[in-house]
Amino acid sequence: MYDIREWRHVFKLDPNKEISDEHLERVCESGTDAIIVGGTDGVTLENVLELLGRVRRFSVPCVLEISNLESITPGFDFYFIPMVLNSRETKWIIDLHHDAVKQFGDVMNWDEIWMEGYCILHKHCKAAMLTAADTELEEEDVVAYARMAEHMYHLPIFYLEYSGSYGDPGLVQRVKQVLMKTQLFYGGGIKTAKQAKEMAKYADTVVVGNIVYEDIEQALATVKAVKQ
Ligand SMILES: CC(C)=CCC/C(C)=C/CC/C(C)=C/CC/C(C)=C/CC/C(C)=C/CC/C(C)=C/CC/C(C)=C/COP(=O)(O)OP(=O)(O)O
Ligand SMILES: O=P(O)(O)OC[C@@H](O)CO
Ligand SMILES: [Mg+2]
Repeated sequence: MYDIREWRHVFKLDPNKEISDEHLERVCESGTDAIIVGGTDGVTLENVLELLGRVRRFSVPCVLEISNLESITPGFDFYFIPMVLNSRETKWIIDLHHDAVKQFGDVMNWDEIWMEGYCILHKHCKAAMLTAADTELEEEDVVAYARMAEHMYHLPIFYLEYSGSYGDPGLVQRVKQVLMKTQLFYGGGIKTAKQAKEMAKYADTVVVGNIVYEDIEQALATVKAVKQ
């Protein structure tokens, strides 16, 4: 399924983490809509290429979520580019992007590239710490970022990121109410089918990450829960 607007469930695999061939096969054949390859730290060209090669044995769409310039490589179906809307440093909103477009502009296929407006809400996650994200936000702050993503920047994706911690379904519901065109991704702390189903009531697309490495059966159960 190559229309990202139809994706309801995706697995995010971290190139810096080990996964056996058996588990990878089960993840790729689970019925999930796509695999996102991405992580905050330890992402190298070598481990990205290794994971890409292994995922490519299956027909599931495969996305590179870019976290640094060194690990960008051809071969993915799509490239997702995060910009952290609630970062206190322009580096994570525009500067790295400027450097990258300066370097890759001539070879960029814009049809494969999707911008993600991140709002990172879990204070202690690696992505929040790296990007100096302001996580002390009121509901209305988050809603304002969502509106900016859609109406000011025309971003295709607004990503509510609670990486490592289960978020507030009420907030996801509230954000969904103000988005008409921009697709709402929710990711963070989903460990059970029940949680996946709950977030899928409000988010357009649910992202399941770390539980793949902790409890493969629970991870796989999230697919059916979201798609039912
Ligand atoms: C040759 C070729 C194929 C060219 C392709 C052209 C192309 C696609 C060029 C890219 C152009 C471009 C504009 C690139 C952007 C460059 C860049 C480095 C932007 C900054 C991205 C950014 C804000 C990164 C910060 C970290 C972040 C938000 C990462 C996202 C992933 C994430 C949140 C993972 C979760 O990690 P976490 O849970 O914290 O970690 P653990 O699970 O390990 O605890
Ligand atoms: O790893 P978890 O906590 O499931 O989060 C998924 C994803 O949103 C991380 O970027
Ligand atoms: Mg992770």
